[in-house]
Amino acid sequence: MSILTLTLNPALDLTVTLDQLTAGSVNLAKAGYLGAAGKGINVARVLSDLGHTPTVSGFLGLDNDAAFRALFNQYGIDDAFVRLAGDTRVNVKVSEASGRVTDINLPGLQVSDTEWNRLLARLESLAGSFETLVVAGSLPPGVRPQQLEGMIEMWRGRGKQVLLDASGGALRAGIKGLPSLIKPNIDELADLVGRPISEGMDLVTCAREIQKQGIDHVVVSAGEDGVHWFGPNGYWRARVPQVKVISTVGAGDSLVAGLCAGFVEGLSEEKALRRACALSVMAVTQVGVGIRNQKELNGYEQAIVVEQVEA
Ligand SMILES: Nc1ncnc2c1ncn2[C@@H]1O[C@H](COP(=O)(O)OP(=O)(O)OP(=O)(O)O)[C@@H](O)[C@H]1O
Ligand SMILES: O=P(O)(O)OC[C@@]1(O)O[C@H](CO)[C@@H](O)[C@@H]1O
Repeated sequence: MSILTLTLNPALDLTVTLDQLTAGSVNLAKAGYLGAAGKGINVARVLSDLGHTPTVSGFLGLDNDAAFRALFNQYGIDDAFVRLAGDTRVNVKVSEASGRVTDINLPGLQVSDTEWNRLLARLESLAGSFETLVVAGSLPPGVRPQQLEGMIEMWRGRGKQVLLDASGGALRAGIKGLPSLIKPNIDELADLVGRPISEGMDLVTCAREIQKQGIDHVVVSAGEDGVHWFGPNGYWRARVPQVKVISTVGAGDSLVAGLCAGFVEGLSEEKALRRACALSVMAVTQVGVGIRNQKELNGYEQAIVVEQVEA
């Protein structure tokens, strides 16, 4: 059974590398890369590198979809995107030598209720061929958080696994649909519980608070501090090695892809988390996502320390 990733608001990422960004002045970049991206598309790309054949859906602008089509062809990804008139947004990622990244994300194409219904019909026609749905990223203008909630609720009602990686209103509404897994970072978790979070016990309390609302897996990503996974069988903590950071963009998506593949392949939490973390570590050492070198990925896997903190 296949995996479907849903990117309601994809983007062409324009990644610009420079030594140091000075706001308010002319900055000379060292290089620029423009690539088809967006959270669910990044997830699908990593899944494809792991040997899966995902389908991708959501909304894409008809006028600049060539880079997306090329990427889907290259990775053997099935394209089930609904096309909208106009251009998919361009998001700018400024990556400094220190590893700091500044994101400038545009709002995205306006989606009407008619177009939303077209998407629902498209997904309906695919429903029999996927068991797992990854919903990732922001909502474009015109899509209401309650629509996302309703969609997740419907897929859960049909017995599908739903993994949700979103933030703000989309995450708050999305969790009401009771996805199987959410992957907030620490700021997103703090936003969900409505208070700031310090490491340690507070993080555990907050994650458990969300889990009690009916979410089986709450996976909290903590940047260079690794990952905390609260699941029905316990709490796992992964620590990641220090690496030279090129761009952190897509690190969270790579983690989600690894977790999703782990579920579908029936891996233990320990194995799934180790590989998912290795994928995310590899992501920060490059522009974009994916398995650049299998040997290097194996090296990261070995360097990751996973412990079960609670049973
Ligand atoms: N500096 C780093 N060094 C090593 N690993 C990192 C670093 N930053 C992130 N990672 C890995 O990537 C995972 C996801 O990163 P993070 O917690 O920043 O997610 P995120 O906020 O969703 O990221 P993004 O939205 O940029 O994709 C981390 O849990 C960790 O495994
Ligand atoms: O606006 P969203 O959907 O929250 O985030 C979009 C985005 O920042 O997420 C990906 C990295 O995770 C990028 O490829 C893309 O530009």
